[in-house]
Amino acid sequence: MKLLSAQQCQQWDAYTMQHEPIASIDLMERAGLKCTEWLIEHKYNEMPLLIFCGKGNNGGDGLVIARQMIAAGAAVTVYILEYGSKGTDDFQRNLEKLHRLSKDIHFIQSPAVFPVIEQDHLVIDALFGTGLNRPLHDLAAALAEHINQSNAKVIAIDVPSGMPVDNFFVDAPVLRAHRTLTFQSLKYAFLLPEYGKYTGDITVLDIGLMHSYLSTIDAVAELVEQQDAACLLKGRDRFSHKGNYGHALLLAGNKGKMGAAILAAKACLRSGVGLLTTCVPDDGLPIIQTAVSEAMTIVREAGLPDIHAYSAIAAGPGLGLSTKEKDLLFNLLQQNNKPMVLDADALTILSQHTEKLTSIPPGSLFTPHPKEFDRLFGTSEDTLERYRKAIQLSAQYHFIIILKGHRTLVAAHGRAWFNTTGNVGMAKGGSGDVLTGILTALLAQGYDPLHAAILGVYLHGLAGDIALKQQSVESLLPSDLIESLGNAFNRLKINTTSSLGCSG
Ligand SMILES: NC(=O)C1=CN([C@@H]2O[C@H](COP(=O)(O)OP(=O)(O)OC[C@H]3O[C@@H](n4cnc5c(N)ncnc54)[C@H](OP(=O)(O)O)[C@@H]3O)[C@@H](O)[C@H]2O)[C@@H](O)CC1
Ligand SMILES: [K+]
Repeated sequence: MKLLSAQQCQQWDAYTMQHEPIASIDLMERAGLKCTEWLIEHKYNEMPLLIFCGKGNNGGDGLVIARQMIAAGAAVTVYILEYGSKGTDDFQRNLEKLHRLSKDIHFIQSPAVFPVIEQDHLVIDALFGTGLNRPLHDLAAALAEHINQSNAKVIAIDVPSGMPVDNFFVDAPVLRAHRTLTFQSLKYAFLLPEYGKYTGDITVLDIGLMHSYLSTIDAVAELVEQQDAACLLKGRDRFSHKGNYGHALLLAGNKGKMGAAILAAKACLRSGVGLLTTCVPDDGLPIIQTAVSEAMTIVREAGLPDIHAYSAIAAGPGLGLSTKEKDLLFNLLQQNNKPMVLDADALTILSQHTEKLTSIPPGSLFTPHPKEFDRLFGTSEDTLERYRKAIQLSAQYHFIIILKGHRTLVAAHGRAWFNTTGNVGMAKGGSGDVLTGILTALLAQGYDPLHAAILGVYLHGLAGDIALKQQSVESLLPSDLIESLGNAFNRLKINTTSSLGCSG
């Protein structure tokens, strides 16, 4: 699913009006009705409703909801924020309709007339939606703070007011919702950790915007959903043998960090690789040989092996940061021209030698968490800035950046894909090593690097979600993810089509 800019959200409405065709006022009625149906289904018509409206079309939605909820028997009070602009046509027409039905409509010109909000009220936030183009200030900011200080439940319509759809306003007030009823698709801003706490639970309501619009636009980012990942998964020929599934080389592990090598190696083997060789320090050899019987092992003291024998190489998990490992990594970068996976200590070494970034083979996968990313590419003020930087760098350097987080970002060729699987139980040392193993296996099997990145990140999160069914977010271990990889692969083996256009 494409993530749209604020302008594209508005164009989608306009496209639907033109091509369905449907009048603007009727589309607003339909959007309002979807909200009303949801509210009634959840018995909110049994609570006193305070509906706060701006004078744009988001406010128009609020007026439609007010009228429809009154018809459903709810006790509704409407407050309209006066911030100096004239209402949109659809707002004005809906205000006239509501005036015929209710006298409980109040205009807010100053904080002196802010209503008392009781705990048993339901607040509907229809102040600002996708039209927000500057931070809330003055009266609007004060009203948002007033609502935030109440103990009432708040439901935001389309977007919590104060949150720009595709931007980030530093230190600006945002209305905090317990739930957001958003129209047609998730919004980019909902993926930002800074804004996550303001949306509450999110429900996407289908208001009938035409899907054909999406094929006419170029979105800067996409959400990766199950069908997108499923169509990337390759089948296996029953006459195939281990030689068809690649030979991976994993440079990982060091004294006290052999666990990272074990996790990466096991995840690699559980992700379909034909052969795996681990390259570890001499004293790590018995450890990995005992823990991962399917892997072959060579020792680092013997120097870099003939790398051309391998279909994919990964370096980093528990590797160590000494001169020996640095020289090994630089030697590898000098010789290797195939896409590779660079993680953990390999990224830390590179952050101290950024001149080496230009010698990374195109299509290589970088898997930093935000701190590693900042060490490599400089600090960012906020997550949106970091995302933008990752997207821009992926075009500049021709490698793929997998920026790990709640919604892991895959940035490649100046474009972005956000993952939708995974859970907070995966925030534990070792999860990243598992991801490196999965990615390495996919590269070794000949997956296109971007497909390997998107599919690998999705599978990693899906394995975490499956494993969570037997665990809690506290108890989940990275090794549980490895055990669940089989079920994750099986979950994807369904026939489907995808907006990523990668079917087949
Ligand atoms: N038919 C349709 O199109 C449909 C639309 N739908 C609904 O419409 C919503 C978008 O509506 P919208 O474009 O009218 O903008 P909205 O978010 O109501 O803001 C109003 C105006 O406020 C202003 N403003 C901005 N920031 C400000 C600030 N900080 N403080 C003060 N003022 C500020 C700015 O105007 P400006 O002052 O810049 O001239 C802006 O234009 C969308 O989220 C969905 O709910 C659905 O019903 C489906 C059908
Ligand atoms: K809103």
